[in-house]
Amino acid sequence: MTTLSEVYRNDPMTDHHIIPLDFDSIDGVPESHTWPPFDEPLNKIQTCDLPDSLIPVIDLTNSKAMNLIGQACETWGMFQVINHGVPSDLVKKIESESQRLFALPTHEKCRVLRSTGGATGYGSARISPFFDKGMWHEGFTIMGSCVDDAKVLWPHDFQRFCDTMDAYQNQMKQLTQKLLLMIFQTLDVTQEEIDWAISTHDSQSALQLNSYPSCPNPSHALGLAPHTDSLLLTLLHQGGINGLEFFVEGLGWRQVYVVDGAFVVNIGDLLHIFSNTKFPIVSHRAVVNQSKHRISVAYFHGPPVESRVAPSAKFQNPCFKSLLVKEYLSLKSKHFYEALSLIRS
Ligand SMILES: C=C1C[C@]23C[C@H]1CC[C@H]2[C@@]12CCC[C@@](C)(C(=O)O1)[C@H]2[C@@H]3C(=O)O
Ligand SMILES: O=C(O)CCC(=O)C(=O)O
Ligand SMILES: [Fe+2]
Repeated sequence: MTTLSEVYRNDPMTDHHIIPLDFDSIDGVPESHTWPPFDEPLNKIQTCDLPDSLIPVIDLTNSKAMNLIGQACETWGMFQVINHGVPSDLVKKIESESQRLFALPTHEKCRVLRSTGGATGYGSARISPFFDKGMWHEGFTIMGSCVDDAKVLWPHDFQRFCDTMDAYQNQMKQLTQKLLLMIFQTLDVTQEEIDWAISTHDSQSALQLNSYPSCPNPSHALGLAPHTDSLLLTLLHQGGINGLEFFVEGLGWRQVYVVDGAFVVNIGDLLHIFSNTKFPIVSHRAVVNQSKHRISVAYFHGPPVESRVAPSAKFQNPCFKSLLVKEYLSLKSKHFYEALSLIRS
């Protein structure tokens, strides 16, 4: 079985795109990380007409949850879920373990720096090479077990970190399966296609801990530059502090407001392809904050990397060519935003 890490090994990055800013010693935003000023999100100017948050918040215990999810996927490609069954003490634990990791001094975090051909460990986001400016961000990527890195960071006390990451990934996997099943039922696709997306043994996932330290000049810095997530579905815990924004044609950048205990769910490229564009792809970014250090946790789920991705057989006029999942991920690593248009048929 080929793994996600093996796929990313074929598209190495250079060191300067991997090493984050040294947030321990910095006291201003350097030129290399100064972005042109951002437009105020429209929702801060507009006082009427538009609801506070466009993204629906869906209660999973609601009997209409499936339909609401289907609608949200078609309209926004994004929604929030509450009453999802993930224990809140586990969410608290992942917050505190992530804080413990990012609170380590820079030189200690750099002991687990992602290697140039690597996919896991400490470092800047993979999308860094596609932007002229650096991001006000440091990340830690986990694929499966994180025990090797945790042993380097905390030789005598690594278990607590690993147990939390494992338990959280398990919960995310279960919730993703539940959500994908509902989404696929609204699409009315075959059992074989459902198995492709949800099958447990070869499916691939990653956990990304994101840290956005408080920033002296937030209007000229960006936490995470605009991107779409590559796999099928992403579940994000915002960590109680606003920062996630998504782009709406004609409206500009809008905030995804923090809803206590909710996960933000968004469609990734592979589900956009499978839905034959019925589910729009959501470009999103993370902005930073002058007073608070924000930590978010994203879980990405995808099908086996050796399987093929294509629009569901139910669509008469597929708008994408069929290709291997690993081929798509490699196109994305090389061409980023253009990857989807390169496979248009
Ligand atoms: C399984 C994944 C999903 C990855 C790549 C790989 C590991 C890390 C993920 C992220 C996390 C941060 C944003 C993103 C855009 C990035 O730069 O790295 C994500 C990317 C993707 O969705 O493409
Ligand atoms: O931190 C956030 O709000 C966004 C994170 C994100 O988009 C990602 O990890 O892919
Ligand atoms: Fe993302």
